Amino acid sequence: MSKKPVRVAVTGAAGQIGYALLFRIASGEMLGKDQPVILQLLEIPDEKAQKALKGVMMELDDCAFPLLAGMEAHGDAMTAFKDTDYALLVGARPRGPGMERKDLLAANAQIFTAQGKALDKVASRNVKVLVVGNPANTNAYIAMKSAPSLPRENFTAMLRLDHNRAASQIAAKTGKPVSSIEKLAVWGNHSPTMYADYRFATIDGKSVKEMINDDVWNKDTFLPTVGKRGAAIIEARGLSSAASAANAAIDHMRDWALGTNGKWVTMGIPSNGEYGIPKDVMFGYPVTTENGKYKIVEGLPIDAFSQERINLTLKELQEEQDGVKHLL
Ligand SMILES: NC(=O)C1=CN([C@@H]2O[C@H](COP(=O)(O)OP(=O)(O)OC[C@H]3O[C@@H](n4cnc5c(N)ncnc54)[C@H](O)[C@@H]3O)[C@@H](O)[C@H]2O)C=CC1
Ligand SMILES: O=C([O-])CC(=O)C(=O)O
Repeated sequence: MSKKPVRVAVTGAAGQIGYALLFRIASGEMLGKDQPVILQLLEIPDEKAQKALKGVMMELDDCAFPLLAGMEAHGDAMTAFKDTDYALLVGARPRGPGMERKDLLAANAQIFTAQGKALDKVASRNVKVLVVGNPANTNAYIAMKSAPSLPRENFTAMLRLDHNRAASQIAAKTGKPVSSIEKLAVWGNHSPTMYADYRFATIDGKSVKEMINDDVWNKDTFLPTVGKRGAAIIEARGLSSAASAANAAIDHMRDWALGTNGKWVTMGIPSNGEYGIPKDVMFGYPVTTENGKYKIVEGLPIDAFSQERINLTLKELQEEQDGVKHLL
């Protein structure tokens, strides 16, 4: 018997990430090739944006996706999020050259207050929320705090692009396939302070740290390359990453919904105090997922270098949080 369709809300649906994301959701890459979806698409209530959204929907129609069970265009979060089971909050201003993601806080923060409130009122009580719009961790924190009647753990931020970038750099360095890398973690903020940590990573059961055996490469090449990859893409493309961001969003939601079979992935999630991170800070952690729930990988030893990096990214997140206090 075919499955009942689920509702997937996507904001910023006519933007560049939206364009790389919607077709993959509709083709079943996010929730499975047997899961029909109804897309509830939100754009700003502006003639040009709504017209562009209509164009994207025409193209979705033209794909004749068997799993696309319905599609709606919205200009208001209160209707776009009605009964939604999944919400991908992408719509926000992207950064340009020379900006840090936290420079977007003032421009984007109120979007997430309003959208958090709307989710609180009208979304499914089990809604799974992924915040992509930058600064992603703090925007997810704002949305969570603006939705007091929804469980905190329903709100997540996207660190998966950092995780995938780290995996790809390690694959290149070791000459091994990216799919063979296990137990990679990215701690903290989606910003250059994030700490991509391969101390526990393995390839075919062997320690990646021992295979690489180069702390200078870790500190001076690997971490800056992963941390500044977003800026490098902006510099090269003139626009911020879109297809790789959409791909990471698909990976994040798919793994959350369908499980990782014990494999570690990175998600930005509200802390419950794990690894000394204060409660509610939206922090990148290594997790495994099962039955639609994530679980932090606990008990990992944190050495002095790692603690220093974790403290740095935590400090930045707390400063961002302080900067939006007045909105909450
Ligand atoms: N977390 C991550 O790893 C990544 C995050 N991003 C962030 O994702 C966001 C979107 O990036 P792009 O798609 O490239 O930008 P874009 O400018 O191409 O598209 C954004 C779209 O959002 C719409 N929008 C703005 N405010 C909205 C609102 N309140 N409700 C609904 N829609 C709204 C705009 O009209 C526009 O169509 C940016 O903040 C960017 O920095 C980008 C790459 C990676
Ligand atoms: O760097 C940006 O502004 C876009 C982004 O978040 C990324 O590519 O990681």
